[in-house]
Amino acid sequence: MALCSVGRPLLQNTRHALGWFFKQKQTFCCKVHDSQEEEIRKKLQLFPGGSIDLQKQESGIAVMTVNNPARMNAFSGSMMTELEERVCELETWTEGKGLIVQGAAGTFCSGSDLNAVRAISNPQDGMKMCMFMQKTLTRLLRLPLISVALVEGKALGGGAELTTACDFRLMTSDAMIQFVHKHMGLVPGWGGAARLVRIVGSQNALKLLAGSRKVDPDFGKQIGLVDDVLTVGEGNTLVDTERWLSQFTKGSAPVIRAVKKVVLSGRELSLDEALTTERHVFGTVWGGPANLEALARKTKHK
Ligand SMILES: CC[C@@H](C(=O)O)C(=O)SCCNC(=O)CCNC(=O)[C@H](O)C(C)(C)COP(=O)(O)OP(=O)(O)OC[C@H]1O[C@@H](n2cnc3c(N)ncnc32)[C@H](O)[C@@H]1OP(=O)(O)O
Repeated sequence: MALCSVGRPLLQNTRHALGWFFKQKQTFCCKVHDSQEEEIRKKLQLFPGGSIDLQKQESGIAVMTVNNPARMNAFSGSMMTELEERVCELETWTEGKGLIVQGAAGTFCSGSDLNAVRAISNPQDGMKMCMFMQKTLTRLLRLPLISVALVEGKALGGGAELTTACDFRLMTSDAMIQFVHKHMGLVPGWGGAARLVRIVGSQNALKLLAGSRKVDPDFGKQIGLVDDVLTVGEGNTLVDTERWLSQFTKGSAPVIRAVKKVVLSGRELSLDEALTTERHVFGTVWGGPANLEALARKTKHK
């Protein structure tokens, strides 16, 4: 029996939505052994220095630190491959609820290590580095964790792009975000332009990219790039950030992770496909421990 005209799109949407949903799970196999990606990993590892540190806490909040303070936390080649390894770890961390991305020594990240950039400046290698970082940052944003970039000091170039690969951005009162790419004769290459337009809109994205405008906390909040400002000197910024993030991560990990998945699909899929994914995710929490416990409590929400 031919599918009625409504049935066929629905079936296609369902197939595509579930394909998208299970692809999220498939990336949990971490490194796909694609020979081209192996080649770029080997090339990037020729440029050592610094590290990407990860601390997964009992609370379900992980802290990832871009750690290369001698170079204002610029990404060396080996830090790019380490970032992929940490994202892989987080993709399989089933107890996880939230992620804070920060820089070491009171500053965020000053983009690619310019020494490495000079060494891989031919178009082919540049494109491979760009694809590697685009894919890694897309997977970072798609983690089933609620993520926040804690921006202290400076986030420049690829460092500014890294902030857009988190769900939220907090800045300390003296911090600055700047997409300096135009000064380098470049445009963002790590996916930062595509994400920036979705965060602040195309006109503000043009101001930040074509104008290389310095974003201070007030302007950042005004355009929606920055979600809150932490006052410098009034306590520990990481503790303050964990407290800020806890407003979204209090409660059952499966439910928090399900919330991120349905919001992600709403952001990335067509309405019909997102509705299909939402139904599927709903089915994973309906009648689950948190749902049954809440029903047993029969509490009235304030
Ligand atoms: C897709 C985008 C991506 C790409 O195209 O691959 C990029 O991100 S390109 C890089 C974009 N980033 C920049 O252009 C920032 C360059 N750095 C600066 O503008 C300044 O260093 C700073 C971040 C504003 C800090 O200035 P300041 O406080 O005056 O400190 P110094 O400049 O003295 O820096 C201290 C130390 O750190 C080294 N450094 C800083 N940034 C980088 C970097 N991106 N790559 C390599 N090294 C970096 C700087 O050279 C100093 O080292 P020493 O000279 O050895 O002391």
